[in-house]
Amino acid sequence: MASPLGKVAVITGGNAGIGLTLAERLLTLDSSLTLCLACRNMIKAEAARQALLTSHPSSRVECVRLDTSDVQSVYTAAQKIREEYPRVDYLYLNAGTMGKVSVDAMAILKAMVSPRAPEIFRTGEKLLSQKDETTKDGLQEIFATNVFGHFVLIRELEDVLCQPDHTSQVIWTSSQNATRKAFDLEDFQHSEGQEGYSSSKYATDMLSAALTEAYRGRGLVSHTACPGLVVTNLTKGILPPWVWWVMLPLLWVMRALVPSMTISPHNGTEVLVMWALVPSMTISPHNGTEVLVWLSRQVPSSLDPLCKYTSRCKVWGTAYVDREKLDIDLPTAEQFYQKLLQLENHFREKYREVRSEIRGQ
Ligand SMILES: NC(=O)C1=CN([C@@H]2O[C@H](COP(=O)(O)OP(=O)(O)OC[C@H]3O[C@@H](n4cnc5c(N)ncnc54)[C@H](OP(=O)(O)O)[C@@H]3O)[C@@H](O)[C@H]2O)C=CC1
Ligand SMILES: CC(C)CCC[C@@H](C)[C@H]1CC[C@H]2C3=CC[C@H]4[C@H](C)C(=O)CC[C@]4(C)[C@H]3CC[C@]12C
Repeated sequence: MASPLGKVAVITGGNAGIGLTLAERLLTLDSSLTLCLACRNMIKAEAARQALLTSHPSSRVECVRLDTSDVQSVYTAAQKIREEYPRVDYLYLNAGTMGKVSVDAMAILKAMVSPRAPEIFRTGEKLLSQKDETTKDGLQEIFATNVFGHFVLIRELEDVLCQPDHTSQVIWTSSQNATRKAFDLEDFQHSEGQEGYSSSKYATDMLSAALTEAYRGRGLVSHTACPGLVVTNLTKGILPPWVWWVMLPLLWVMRALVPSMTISPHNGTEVLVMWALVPSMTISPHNGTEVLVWLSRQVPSSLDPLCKYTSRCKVWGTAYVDREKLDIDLPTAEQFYQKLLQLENHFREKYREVRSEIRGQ
């Protein structure tokens, strides 16, 4: 059934950075698209809506309040979305936090002279550590914001996502900072370590694959994507603003050059890979969103749910899409999925009355 609204896209964290640029690009590609910005701060959301309407005056752009770190807020937002839209075609799970980040200056210096420099700067591996907090629901904030709130949102939106004869796409903004080593199934909220962000993004990748399995035949597919390193509020928060301005030319150079230090018999074969040294340094939100826009334009069945799709940049800055196999195993992803279902059930029980009231049941 074609919706009278045209296609509907919901973007969490659509008021800034990658989410806002994505909104702009999706409207440019399809002016009949109905866009819902699901944001925690309604003042920022309304400002983003106005900016989008200025450039796309005939478009339908709406805002819904959603704090992904707060389970009850997710219930309320989901109900608003269900009431407003008969179907959601694209659910972009983009809202994200890194918590309080600190940079390991020594690790950065070591990375600069390491033969693995491109890989380390591509992923940010071990260069950062994060301090997490606990939400009012008693969850680790990074996990709650990046993973669990989004999981609850999908569950609550099942009826508008799973429709007969139609495929809806769930698209996660993951990261190349996702690392298997940072994730522990027994501590999936990462309450012990200092790599909550890496852990949450690895969790995202596993969850994405498990969702596609769990919803097979029900009209919902999930894909995971990395925008590359983009200078947004999230990354600006890592270092003082002036440092970013000083660093920008350096990032461009790092994207473009092959340092002679990597050219040795040992890693000579790497050279071809490294030309455009760190192609994941997409830097601008426009380049970073390349993969997110691209995914919405593919036939879902042509995509591989066990791959992460990434935005990359050529030496001179043209964005393109690449993909890499996910470093996951499906049995573990399935176990993690079951754990999330249990946690979600716990909250359904805990907030049974509130949820029923919100859903008008
Ligand atoms: N920038 C980069 O280099 C990379 C970013 N990513 C991912 O891209 C996504 C977007 O980040 P980016 O655009 O860079 O950063 P921004 O900080 O610019 O945007 C993050 C968005 O998420 C929102 N958000 C944060 N916490 C919550 C919450 N609890 N509930 C609802 N919304 C929330 C923010 O809202 P508010 O404005 O109110 O803070 C903002 O809209 C994130 O998932 C990030 O992990 C992945 C790889 C690289
Ligand atoms: C220019 C250098 C000399 C100094 C830069 C140091 C670091 C602050 C940054 C170098 C690489 C950056 C990152 C890489 C991957 C990103 C990842 C994809 C993501 O999701 C979030 C941000 C990154 C971890 C990002 C953070 C800053 C760097 C570590």
